Amino acid sequence: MTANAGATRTLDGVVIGDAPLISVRGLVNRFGEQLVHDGVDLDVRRGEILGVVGGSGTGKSVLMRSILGLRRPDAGRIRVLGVDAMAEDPVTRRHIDRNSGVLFQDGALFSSLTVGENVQVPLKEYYPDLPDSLRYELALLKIKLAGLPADALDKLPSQLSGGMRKRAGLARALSLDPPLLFLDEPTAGLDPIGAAAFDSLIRTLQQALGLTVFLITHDLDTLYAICDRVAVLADRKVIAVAPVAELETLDHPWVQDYFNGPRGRATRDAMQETD
Ligand SMILES: Nc1ncnc2c1ncn2[C@@H]1O[C@H](COP(=O)(O)OP(=O)(O)OP(=O)(O)O)[C@@H](O)[C@H]1O
Repeated sequence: MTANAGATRTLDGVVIGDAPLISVRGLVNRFGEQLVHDGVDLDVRRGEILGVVGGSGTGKSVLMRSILGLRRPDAGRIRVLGVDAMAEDPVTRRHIDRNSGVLFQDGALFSSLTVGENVQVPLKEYYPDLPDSLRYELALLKIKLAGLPADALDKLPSQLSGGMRKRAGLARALSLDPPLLFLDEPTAGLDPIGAAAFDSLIRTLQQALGLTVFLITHDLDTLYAICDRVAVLADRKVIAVAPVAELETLDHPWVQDYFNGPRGRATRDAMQETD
């Protein structure tokens, strides 16, 4: 790589350079009288898995929706993949949508379509001229990447277990080979073994595909196992962003309860035993 490779790095003709893939400044979100965010600042660096934690209702999902352009914030600036994410013109929207894979909490699969058809939805939208056979092969590849057997392709989401539905949602999120992946509580509802397997799948794919991952979670195991840094939402702001080992020492009541409560201690002890 040349010295100025970062400066000239582009994505679909947009100069990305070495800037964070997501940059949020002064974000404000309110619903009526309820102020959810009051000056949120956050950077997501290229190639990292950034975990986002915070108590229930602190606005993790609203933050993700704002970054994705699904909710217009009341104030602030957001840049995603080199463009102003608050711009509403179709070219900007397409740039972000085309390059962002999203796994929503419930998988958000179309229930009347097979898994294969679900994975093909974004391909049809962005590449309508692709021959059916190629689209089918690409869907099969993504399904295998997500750790599903090939015969899942022809099944309806209702015929899969919760864990397999998550993998199907992940396959769809990866269908366009996005550099940026958003995951909203990916291990929620999975048993501990299924959750650990899903964590390891995310880490493997992130490394193999060079993904940058924005990951909302309540799952302490996930934070310790795969997150490079963790952002804490509290008091309507991001109060800290750091590797999880540094956060444990932060003098904040929610952080102390979360990381140094019984579950936090148990997770840390288990991680140390496996080191
Ligand atoms: N469309 C909406 N209309 C009104 N209030 C909303 C809307 N969306 C979110 N909120 C409120 O914003 C706050 C933050 O919601 P959000 O879903 O982002 O929380 P969260 O941190 O993701 O919570 P959880 O961990 O429980 O999923 C909540 O109080 C929620 O009720």
